[in-house]
Amino acid sequence: MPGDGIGPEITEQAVNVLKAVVEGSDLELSFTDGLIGGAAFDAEGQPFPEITRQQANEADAVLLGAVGSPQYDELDRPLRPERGLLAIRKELGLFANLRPAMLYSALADASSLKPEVVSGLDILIVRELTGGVYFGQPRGIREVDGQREGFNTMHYNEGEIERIGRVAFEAAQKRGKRLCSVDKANVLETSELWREVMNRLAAEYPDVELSHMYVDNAAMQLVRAPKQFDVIVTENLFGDILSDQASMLSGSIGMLPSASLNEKGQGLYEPSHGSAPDIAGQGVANPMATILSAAMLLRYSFGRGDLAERIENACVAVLDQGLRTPDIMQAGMRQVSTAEIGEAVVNALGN
Ligand SMILES: NC(=O)c1ccc[n+]([C@@H]2O[C@H](COP(=O)([O-])OP(=O)(O)OC[C@H]3O[C@@H](n4cnc5c(N)ncnc54)[C@H](O)[C@@H]3O)[C@@H](O)[C@H]2O)c1
Ligand SMILES: CC(C)[C@H](C(=O)O)[C@@H](O)C(=O)O
Ligand SMILES: [Mg+2]
Repeated sequence: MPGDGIGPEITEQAVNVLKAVVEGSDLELSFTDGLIGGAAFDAEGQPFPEITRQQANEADAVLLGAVGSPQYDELDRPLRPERGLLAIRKELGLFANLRPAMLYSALADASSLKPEVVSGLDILIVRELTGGVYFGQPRGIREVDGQREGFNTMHYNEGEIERIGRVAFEAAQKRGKRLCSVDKANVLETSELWREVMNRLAAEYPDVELSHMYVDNAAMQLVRAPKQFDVIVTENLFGDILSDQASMLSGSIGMLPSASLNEKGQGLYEPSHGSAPDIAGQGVANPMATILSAAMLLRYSFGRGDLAERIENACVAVLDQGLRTPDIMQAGMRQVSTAEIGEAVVNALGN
């Protein structure tokens, strides 16, 4: 589902890479194109039409570009592209959003932070994706005392917290065994419960060291000393903000992939960034985040870590060759287009 803005440009490259890595392997994938976001609104009058809902439910995995464009910003909220994205996440029950922020050594100087602060960075943000203030009812704009007032509601029940907590503890077990739960327990009841449930779960994962941090401090620590983190688990809105912040540690938001998983093993894979209307159609968008999302698709939806690694290694090789889109351009490197990065990754797969 390419979506809007740079979506079609970057998904085209990721699909080419997927097809190339699958070709010659024992995995067979069949592809279907789907409409979502503004593209779906234009064609069907809805950002998440019924046909797309069916396609999503039938698929093992969805690869998505991005949604949104200023031309849709004046539509009624239920018709906006972003609602299409929220709807597919909710429809498939994709509660676990994994956003790994890695700094590839070739990009050590591309980060806006000093190389010694970020070199070797490898953190995983586990963001709760189907709850919190994004979905809470009641919500709306109403009139109170002669003024309009906007209101949203944040809820989390124990079950929602526990299932995302388990995903995070299990991820930490497979990595550096350190989990930092980020909340605002000094102010919010949802966070108070969140912290309580995380502490309760910790007893079941004695090999994982659990810590807690307030979200404002976490935002500061991510910039001050990001390597102190291994896995971060947090609620929907905090995770949205912290993952964009973490993306800059890896050089560019164009480098940060994501996987959104449900309890049945279905997944949606998309870059963490948006549709970048400011650069859409120019062939300059960085497709790496989407290509790396395709690698996550092979790992999580098809159990093919071997093929995922081939894509990841090919991305590293392309960076080592000095090829760069403008967002990660540095002196002495060669600036190339979105499509040239995609082609270079295909060539580096070593089929
Ligand atoms: N998952 C999604 O589909 C998603 C995520 C975030 C924002 N959005 C939507 O995207 C639209 C634009 O939002 P925004 O501008 O706040 O965020 P954005 O992530 O689209 O862009 C922010 C900045 O990062 C740059 N950028 C993003 N991806 C890039 C890439 N691959 N290569 C190079 N540069 C890249 C953009 O050019 C822009 O300057 C809005 O409609 C928003 O709702 C969608
Ligand atoms: C477009 C928007 C609904 C979305 C979110 O807030 O989840 C985006 O920012 C993201 O990070 O995937
Ligand atoms: Mg976001």
